[in-house]
Amino acid sequence: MSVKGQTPASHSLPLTESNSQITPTNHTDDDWNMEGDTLHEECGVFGIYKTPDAAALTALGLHALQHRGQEAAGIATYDGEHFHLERRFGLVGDNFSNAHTLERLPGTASIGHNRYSTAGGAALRNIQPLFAELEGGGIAVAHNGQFTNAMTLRKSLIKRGAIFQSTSDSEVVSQLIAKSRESNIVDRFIDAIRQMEGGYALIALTRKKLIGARDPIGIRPLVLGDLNGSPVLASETCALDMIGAKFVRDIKNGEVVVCTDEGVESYHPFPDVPARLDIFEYIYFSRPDSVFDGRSVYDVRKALGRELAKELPLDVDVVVPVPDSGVPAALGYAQGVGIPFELGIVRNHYVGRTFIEPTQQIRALGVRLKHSANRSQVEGKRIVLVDDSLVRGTTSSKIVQMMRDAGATEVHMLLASPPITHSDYYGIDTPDRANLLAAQYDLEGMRKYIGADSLGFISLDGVYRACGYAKRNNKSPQFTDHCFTGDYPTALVDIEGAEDHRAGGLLKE
Ligand SMILES: O=P(O)(O)OC[C@H]1O[C@H](OP(=O)(O)OP(=O)(O)O)[C@H](O)[C@@H]1O
Ligand SMILES: NC(=O)CC[C@H](N)C(=O)O
Ligand SMILES: [Mg+2]
Repeated sequence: MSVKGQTPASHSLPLTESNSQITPTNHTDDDWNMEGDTLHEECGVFGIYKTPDAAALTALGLHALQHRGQEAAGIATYDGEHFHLERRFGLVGDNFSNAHTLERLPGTASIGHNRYSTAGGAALRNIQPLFAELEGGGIAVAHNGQFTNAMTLRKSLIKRGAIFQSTSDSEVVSQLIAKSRESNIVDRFIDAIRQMEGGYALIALTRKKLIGARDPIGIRPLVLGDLNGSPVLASETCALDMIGAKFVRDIKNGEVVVCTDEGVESYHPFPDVPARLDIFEYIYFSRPDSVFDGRSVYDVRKALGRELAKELPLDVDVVVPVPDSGVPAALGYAQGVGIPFELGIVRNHYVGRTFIEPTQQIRALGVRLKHSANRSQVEGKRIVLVDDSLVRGTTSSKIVQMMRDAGATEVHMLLASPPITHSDYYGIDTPDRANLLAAQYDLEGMRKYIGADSLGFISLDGVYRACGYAKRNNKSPQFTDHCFTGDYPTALVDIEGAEDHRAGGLLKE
């Protein structure tokens, strides 16, 4: 068994990182991010089993999941004899839309990945899918999420002679599968994920199987679809819609599904505990047309706006959304308070994510490159800006000033999520706690920082109400909401030794 079609660039991997540990990706050091270090995407995964044009369908699925990670993308296929692997920096459309690349990915089974690195850096060798040759044949693995004990396991595997090809936390899975003493690939896979802590949606491709798995409490999402009898796995339902596949069901928390020529089998290797999807999938990350657990992301976002309207109705002239992700909440708010909704900010969609080595002068332009005031809608008016979340306060402070410069007489700011006081360790790239505005200031301090006339956040129970619950069940929360509460649902093994996160202390990162 061999892997064909490694990208030419992969022969010159930058072998500059430490091989002994996985460091959290520091995007502000590697590349300057124009939008500031806000919340960032968190990877998308896609897989399809036994269909013509598997790679092209995977490219389309990844294109639909592009919002989950724009740093890099990759596709692995199996053609009955060989695995093929193409991995590239950049967008799916720029790299996987041409016939030449797709011809290098023959086969009827395929998996793919959109990456926004959270661990191990933005190096070429960390782009997924990751491929490994095992005793029983090759395996390609794609991972959305982050393992909170990857560094600990990696160190012990290296001590025992394992040779890692990447510095990604995700590689630990294939290393553990390789080391497992179980006899078949499914048992080996299950043996491996039983040793992992953290959040994950995993998709793996072997010679005869497409395997999907969700972490024990379902922090990261994964759905099952069907395209003319071929099973499809994807991070979000929007990827199924993209290729015309039927939605079958959400993969359950802690479930492993195995797609073979015989059909789809389901395994439940973990204790049966209630699911806790990351509430941020609804608030910000997922595409509004996606649906999880029967709830449309768009509907939840609008409901968040309506809850906000009940909790904090303001007497203003216009409700202005902060595009893109703040739009549905602003619409819900406007409908809730009965005040006109106007697009007082226009977003430029052609702004690249990052600039390489920008000058300080360009850096200072910041958000203005992305957002512009629509003066005719704000001049002489009392406005309320509605956004989904406030992280560092970069976006809010610039937009508040932009609205004043455009002639708004009052500028209020409302957020459709509670203050973010804690970092994420499950696949979302959040700034260090020291850079989270709400971890540094109280409400009045934050208001002053962003320069608004007033500032308000939806309550935590308001978020749960928007999702159809009476309130948060504090004994068994319906979602993981650790960014707002510090209630991390798994052990944070790699950062033990830092202050206890459950006490809400400042973590050393
Ligand atoms: O407080 P900050 O650090 O500025 O971060 C908060 C902003 O970041 C996100 O938007 P982003 O611009 O990343 O993406 P979007 O265009 O999808 O809303 C979020 O929707 C807020 O607008
Ligand atoms: N954002 C993610 O889900 C990233 C997956 C994995 N931790 C990586 O850094 O590649
Ligand atoms: Mg935004």
